[in-house]
Amino acid sequence: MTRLPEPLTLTSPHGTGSVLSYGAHAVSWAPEGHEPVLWLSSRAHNETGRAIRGGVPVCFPWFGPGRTGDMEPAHGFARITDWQLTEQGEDGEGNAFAQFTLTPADVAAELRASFPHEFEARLRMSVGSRLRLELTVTNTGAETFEAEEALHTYLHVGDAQRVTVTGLEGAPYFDKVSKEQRTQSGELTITGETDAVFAHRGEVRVTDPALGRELVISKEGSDSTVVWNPWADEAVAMADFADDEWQRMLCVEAGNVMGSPVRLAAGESHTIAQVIEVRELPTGVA
Ligand SMILES: O=P(O)(O)OC[C@H]1O[C@@H](O)[C@H](O)[C@@H](O)[C@@H]1O
Repeated sequence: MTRLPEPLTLTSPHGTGSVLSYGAHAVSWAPEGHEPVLWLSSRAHNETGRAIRGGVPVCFPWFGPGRTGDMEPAHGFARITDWQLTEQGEDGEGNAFAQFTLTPADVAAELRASFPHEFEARLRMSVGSRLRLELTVTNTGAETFEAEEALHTYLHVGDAQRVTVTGLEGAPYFDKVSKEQRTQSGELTITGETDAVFAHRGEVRVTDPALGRELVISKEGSDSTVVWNPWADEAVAMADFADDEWQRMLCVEAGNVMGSPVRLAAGESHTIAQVIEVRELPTGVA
């Protein structure tokens, strides 16, 4: 294992972020004048071969243990593989961006064996007053394949027990904690270990009175929204989480996972994107 290098900094007049070629992993982002929007564990691993706890891991070509339930490494090999930096610059609208590419040639042979398909994955991170993350997967082989994918965004919140998540009302979801299929009734609050995969296409808002702001999370090309907070016991059990840090994070992930993988015929591409904006809450809401 080797220590990870410093991330690449993306600076625009409206916001600043950073990203590692390892995993094409967005590590930080904050719009000008705001607190960090992405959460990074104080105990995050910082070496090759291990996943980084925080920022935005890219899960691909499977999610969690995959649809067979026994795939390793968890969440696929993309987040523990070095991607190629293929483009970097300013987009003409005041945003700084970086683009990374992953092909099977970049992936260790023992990890590739579980996904023996030809593909190209491209991750573009664009930083300004908004954060845009875009993952495009192309089938560069001759046979159709299915893959799961997710932008596993860790949001920094002031107090997870006081946030409300709106936009998921009425959505069917698989509760990974109770292993039951349910339907979301009303807004979502975090009152215990939360690990839910929603069949959901729209926008989600995370209202965070402790930080006096709302995070507006929109997405494209995504049929699944995953919400995760490990709560106290699970966080204590994880070496890369400080015991009380679960109170200041919430994952809201844009994906195509479980029953909704991406299916690509030879030559086809698919793009999934997640966009985050920060809005101040009117004073008095906290
Ligand atoms: O510890 P990992 O592999 O980064 O995964 C963290 C969590 O990621 C979430 O997306 C999953 O739904 C959870 O089940 C999982 O625990």
